[in-house]
Amino acid sequence: MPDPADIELLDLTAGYERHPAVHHVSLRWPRGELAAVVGPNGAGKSTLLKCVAGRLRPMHGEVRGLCPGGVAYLPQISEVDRSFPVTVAELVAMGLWHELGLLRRPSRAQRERVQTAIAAVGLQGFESRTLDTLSGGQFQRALFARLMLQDAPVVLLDEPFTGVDARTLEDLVCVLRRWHEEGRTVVAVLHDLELVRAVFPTATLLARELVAHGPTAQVLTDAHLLRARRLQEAFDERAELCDIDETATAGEAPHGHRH
Ligand SMILES: Nc1ncnc2c1ncn2[C@@H]1O[C@H](COP(=O)(O)OP(=O)(O)OP(=O)(O)O)[C@@H](O)[C@H]1O
Repeated sequence: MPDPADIELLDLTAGYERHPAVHHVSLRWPRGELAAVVGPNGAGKSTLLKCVAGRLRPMHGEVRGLCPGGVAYLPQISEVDRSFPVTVAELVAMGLWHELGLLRRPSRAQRERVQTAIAAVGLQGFESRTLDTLSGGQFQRALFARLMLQDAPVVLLDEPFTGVDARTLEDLVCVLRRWHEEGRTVVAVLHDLELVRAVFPTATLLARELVAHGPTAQVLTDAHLLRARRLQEAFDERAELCDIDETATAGEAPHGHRH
């Protein structure tokens, strides 16, 4: 695995068609960071993560510090097609595509790595099961095993613990901590603030714009969470791409979406 670089977002605005979902976000995740992204529903968390993952082109601004193939990305579970007719072992082996390409078959050593990853997420015995026969938690474990094999310096996770029970949560948090110990940069979108406080040293609070970013205890304050809720409620869903005059608004308190 190559060393990760710091990830920098510079005045990033992203959205769909001409509608910004998240705007003018500037922040830095130092390499090796274990960071959570939190905020109300519709705050733009997934949109921001998709931009960092290179799945969505920014409308404005840029993401720095990522190299092609250097990111392992787990989308929200609802976006993953489970009817795909493959077994657990085949799904996990897809994490090797950057080593194998589309046509080469895995070597014995690579098959052993697949087996090790399956064991690490507690899915021994499930290798030959097809995805449509797995429970939600088992499927999420399999997706984590696939991410392990990608061996990427940056791991981006969108709500990775949705619908998993306490035992699975514990196991998957262990995987995440291991990635952190190995020096990877891990950024996860999460809703469970208690979990964020317990596991993530750094947090980013979004509500269509950046509300706070830094050490988790300083970000997840009542005042910041209230401000995030108010900003989210004030946001105009139908707004077109904005054109903030930074000098005119410098020093102003944020007040929703400006046009
Ligand atoms: N593919 C899309 N096309 C059009 N609009 C979209 C698309 N995906 C998201 N949006 C809109 O962008 C905004 C931000 O959505 P996003 O999914 O980034 O929020 P989120 O913070 O991840 O929300 P949640 O916590 O509910 O998952 C929402 O208003 C949403 O309706």
